[in-house]
This record gives sequence, C-alpha cells and structure tokens, in this order.
Amino acid sequence: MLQVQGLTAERGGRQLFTELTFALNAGECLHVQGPNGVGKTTLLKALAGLTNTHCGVVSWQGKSQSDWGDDFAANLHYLGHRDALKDTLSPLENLLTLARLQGVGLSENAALQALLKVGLAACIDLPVRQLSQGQKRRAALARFLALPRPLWIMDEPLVALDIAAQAELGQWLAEHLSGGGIALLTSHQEIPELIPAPRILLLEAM
Ligand SMILES: Nc1ncnc2c1ncn2[C@@H]1O[C@H](COP(=O)(O)OP(=O)(O)OP(=O)(O)O)[C@@H](O)[C@H]1O
Repeated sequence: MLQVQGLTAERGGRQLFTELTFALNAGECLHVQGPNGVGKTTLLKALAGLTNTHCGVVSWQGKSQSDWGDDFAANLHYLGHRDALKDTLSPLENLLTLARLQGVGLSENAALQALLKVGLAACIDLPVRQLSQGQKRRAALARFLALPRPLWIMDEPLVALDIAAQAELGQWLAEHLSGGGIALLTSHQEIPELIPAPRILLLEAM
C-alpha cells in the first residue's frame, strides 16, 4: 500500500499543494489531473523519491520513504518526461545495463521478449539516438514489462505513442493492476480504458 500523509510542496516560492493525504491499495490506479504548472510532476517525483522539495510522509508497505532509504527505488518504475535511456546504447543494451546496474537478474531472452512486446522488433540493435520519439518511449516502457515492480509512476506516458501503443499501454496497466500492482499517472489525454477505472486526484491552482 502507498500512503501519503500531509504532503505539501512549493516551487520557486509558490505553494503547489498542501496537506495532500490519500492511500492506494493493491490494484488501484490514481490519475493525477490539473492544469499546466499546477504541480503534477512535482507530486509524482516526490512520490518516486526523486525530489526533496516537499514535506509530509510517503510510506510504502507501512514503512516511510526515509526509512526505506536507497532501497525504496527497487519497488518502483518511474517514467518521466525524459525517457532515461542512454543514447549510444541499443534498447536491448539499455535494458540489460539497467538490470545489471540494479543488481537484478534479467536474461537476454527475457529482455528481448519485453522489447518485442513493446513493438521494437525492428530496432532492438539500433542506438537509441536513431529511434523516433515514440520508439524511445516504447523502449523506456520495456523496463516496466521486463523488470516486475509493484509501483508504476508515469508522467504523461501517452505522449509520442501512436493509437495502437496507447491501447497496449492501457492493457499493460490493466494487467499490472490485476496482478496487485499500483499505478499513478498524469495525462492530459484521455487514458485508454482500464479495469478498474482510475481514481482521480484533481490538483487546482492555489
Ligand atoms: N526546478 C524548478 N525550480 C523552480 N520552479 C520549478 C521547478 N520545476 C518546476 N517548477 C515550477 O513548479 C510548478 C509545478 O511544476 P510541475 O512540473 O510540477 O507542473 P505540472 O502540473 O506537472 O505541469 P504540466 O501539466 O505543464 O506538465 C510550475 O509553476 C513550475 O514553474
């Protein structure tokens, strides 16, 4: 379970959100909504433990982020505006390198299966710098499928994806949730139908 208690953040001297409190159980998805600049990315980064620009308590499985320390990251995948891929490496090398750096066992065959699932059969060995934006995003999504983690945090995951890939992402999210995973995402686009439907958190300008 992800628990958020009294989360407050400001950026550049401006209060973004204050005293946010909610909990997400296994199988639940939260769609964070709100206008540009309201603080959605800031919230997702705070929940992923990628910023310290906030105060309040974020707990995962009953233990606070600070108590988890560096081990917290192993519970989640984060997809940000940038795809966090090394440009000179192929999608396959990116995936295998990530797994190695994180000390996770991932066979080449399992990595290939994930890359095929995200539709990258034709560019598995190309350096990422030669991929289109949508292909880069697919390559970034491959790690969600190759390295199972219970918490998925996705900032505008639909950006650059074509219609077919958007529908597939909806399917992967649904499978993740039905397997007991938790997901938080932002999207200015309508997200493909999920079962169960996401809960909504609307951030409003303060
Ligand atoms: N590094 C930074 N330093 C100062 N202010 C920042 C910084 N990053 C973001 N901000 C400010 O924090 C506010 C919230 O930004 P954030 O990216 O969280 O918004 P958002 O809701 O995700 O917006 P969008 O829908 O445009 O992606 C914005 O007003 C932005 O100008």
